[in-house]
Amino acid sequence: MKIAVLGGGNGCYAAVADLAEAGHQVRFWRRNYRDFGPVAERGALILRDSKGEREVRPDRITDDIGEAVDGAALIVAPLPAFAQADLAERLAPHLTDDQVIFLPPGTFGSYAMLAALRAKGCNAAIMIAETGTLPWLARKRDAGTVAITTRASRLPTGVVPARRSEEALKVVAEAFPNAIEPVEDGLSGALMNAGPIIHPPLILMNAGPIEHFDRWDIHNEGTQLSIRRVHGALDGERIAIRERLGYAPPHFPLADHYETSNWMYGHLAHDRLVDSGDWHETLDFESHRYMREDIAMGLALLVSLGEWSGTPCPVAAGLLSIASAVTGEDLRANGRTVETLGLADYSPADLKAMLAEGP
Ligand SMILES: NC(=O)C1=CN([C@@H]2O[C@H](COP(=O)(O)OP(=O)(O)OC[C@H]3O[C@@H](n4cnc5c(N)ncnc54)[C@H](OP(=O)(O)O)[C@@H]3O)[C@@H](O)[C@H]2O)C=CC1
Ligand SMILES: CC(C)(CO)C(=O)C(=O)O
Repeated sequence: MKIAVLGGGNGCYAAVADLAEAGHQVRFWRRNYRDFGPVAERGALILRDSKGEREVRPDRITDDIGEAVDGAALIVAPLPAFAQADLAERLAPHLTDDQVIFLPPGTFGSYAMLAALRAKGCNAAIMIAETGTLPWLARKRDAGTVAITTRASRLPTGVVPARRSEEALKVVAEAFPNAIEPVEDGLSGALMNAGPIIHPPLILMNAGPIEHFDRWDIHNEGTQLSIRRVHGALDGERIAIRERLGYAPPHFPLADHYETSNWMYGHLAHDRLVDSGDWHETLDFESHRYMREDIAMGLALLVSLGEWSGTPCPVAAGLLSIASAVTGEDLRANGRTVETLGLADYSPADLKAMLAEGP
């Protein structure tokens, strides 16, 4: 299948590596050609995983997004949600009917990007799917190498427009065989996103050690019983919103990520992540995606959905207020919310009807 992979982050490198190795024709796009560095020099990137190290070659490497998506059945954009507005603007002139965009994860980008594309004059009959996490636990080791710790075995995925779910998920499943689990629509897919549940307690409750020590692993020494209890309470609020909106189980409780092999990654992925040592990274509270994506967009969305649907979310609201104090910004007012997305006047039933057809 012809696949475009957009972006230059950890997930994008992992996507290029796995999808090219699986035999797909992969075009790899980044904003700046020079950032490909050694990948452009070799025409390949280096993949490290449990099978060892090898070179993988995409079909084409380009900074021309039109060339990347031309004729692609699937466009994979494993980027932080704050990239979606830019991406919609760049993609608007190039998309054609029946192309599928996959956002792993999406933070309700399935709706937000489609609305942004329409606002930019793109009327192509495209479909946008979003899922609950990145299909890889992955980190770039350098500009030419990606390490994949593990791969997702279960990807709950929703589509906007939801009436075309079957068609869109057939395309996505060709790239991710045996992993895609259909959910009702793009909002149900967004409410599977683990980032806004796992990261706010981990970074806000570890703020002191993160800023004090040179090295602090939020997933190891930073994951203690009290923090896990806050995860549990916050995740309970996410699930309560799903139930209030009538979305069906399984809800993929985050506790399963820590305790079972049956969560999105399976195979006791949390232990593997800690063992890999790849997650010891510098965390800047202003700019890191845990703040800019998972809190300013994902947690803000959750709080606003709670208020809009009449579902109490005191833990989510409390964490969002603390994050606002840390950054000095009103993230409830300015984040990605029901209000800033222009959806506040919809009833839940009207919103679902709109998501079935698409904006
Ligand atoms: N990595 C992981 O293991 C996991 C990640 N996730 C989620 O997966 C997604 C991807 O994560 P990850 O790859 O680690 O993220 P990264 O922080 O590695 O992504 C950063 C990349 O995003 C690109 N980017 C940023 N802004 C823009 C923009 N405006 N337009 C185009 N590209 C942009 C940049 O590409 P360039 O350098 O080319 O400019 C940059 O390299 C996120 O939603 C994350 O929350 C979820 C679970 C696990
Ligand atoms: C794997 C996980 C959940 C841990 O932080 C993640 O989202 C990330 O690496 O960004």
